[in-house]
Amino acid sequence: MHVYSTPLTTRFRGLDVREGVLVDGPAGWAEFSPFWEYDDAEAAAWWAATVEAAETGWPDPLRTHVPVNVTVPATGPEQAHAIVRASGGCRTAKVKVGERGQSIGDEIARLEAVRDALGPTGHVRIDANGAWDADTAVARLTRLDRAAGGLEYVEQPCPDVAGLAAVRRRTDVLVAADESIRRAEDPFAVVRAAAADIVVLKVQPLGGVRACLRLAEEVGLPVVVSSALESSVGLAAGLALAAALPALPYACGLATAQLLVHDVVPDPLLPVDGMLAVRRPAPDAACLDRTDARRLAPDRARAWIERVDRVRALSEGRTS
Ligand SMILES: O=C(O)CCC(=O)c1ccccc1C(=O)O
Ligand SMILES: [Mg+2]
Repeated sequence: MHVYSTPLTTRFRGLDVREGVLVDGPAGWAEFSPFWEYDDAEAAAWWAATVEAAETGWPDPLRTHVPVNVTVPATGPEQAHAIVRASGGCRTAKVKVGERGQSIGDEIARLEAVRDALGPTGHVRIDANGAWDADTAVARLTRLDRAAGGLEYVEQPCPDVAGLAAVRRRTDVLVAADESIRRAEDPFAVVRAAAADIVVLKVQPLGGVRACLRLAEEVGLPVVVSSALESSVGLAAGLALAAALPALPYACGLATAQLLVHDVVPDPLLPVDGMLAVRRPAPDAACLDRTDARRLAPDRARAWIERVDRVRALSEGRTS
């Protein structure tokens, strides 16, 4: 078991460092990296994804390449422009909005910069991570849609399913559900309430590639596969899901290796011409050493190992 730690190139969702655990099993390397706001019971789904990757592997791919979006954190406009230009040819950008302490003026400037960098034929989507109530969302979307030169969709404008449904009724912008799927007791509440046009699926919080394929089939809405800001070992599971879905009408949010200063593999999953080639890179000794949390932050490494022990015990029905 290896605990990795790497700085992020840009602060993202309040994080400056990404950490997680890598395990090597008969089917290949696997990642376990639940954010710390997930308790042990929630992290059990993340562990199921780890076990699948290490022990079983994934269904055969239906495609060799997956289109991806560049992910633009809540930065200033110059940096947003540079991130899109350095994205490896991504034709779709996902821009974070609703960041605490920022104004709609900051968001408009960021979206105008992203549109400028992409040109008129690119797609711009935004992710509010549930920051708004429905009235705020509807008012903001009019202005942000204009600043972006048209929004492809808005991801999780409100925290709750009722809010998503209201936004969907009251605007022409398509609505994607993320947290309302991945942190919900019942992901089908979104479908029953007609609260989304699109669902975002993340492999680790939803319990693995096969679990996501079943969910996609049952939900019956277009799917965007997105990362949980994993290393390239974890991203490979998302890529396997995107490659195995019967339909893939939108670019996926799997280009986040760009946000890591160090990756755990020598050949990270980075886009070329806006696409990730479907493959499963493996760590080497130099990359593992460079990211070794036991050396960089021994107390953090210990915390992760204890977390794995607890979550594994919970998953196997033991008490740790
Ligand atoms: O979808 C993307 O472009 C990148 C992934 C991403 O945004 C993300 C990464 C980690 C945790 C949450 C989220 C999110 O979609 O809200
Ligand atoms: Mg999201």
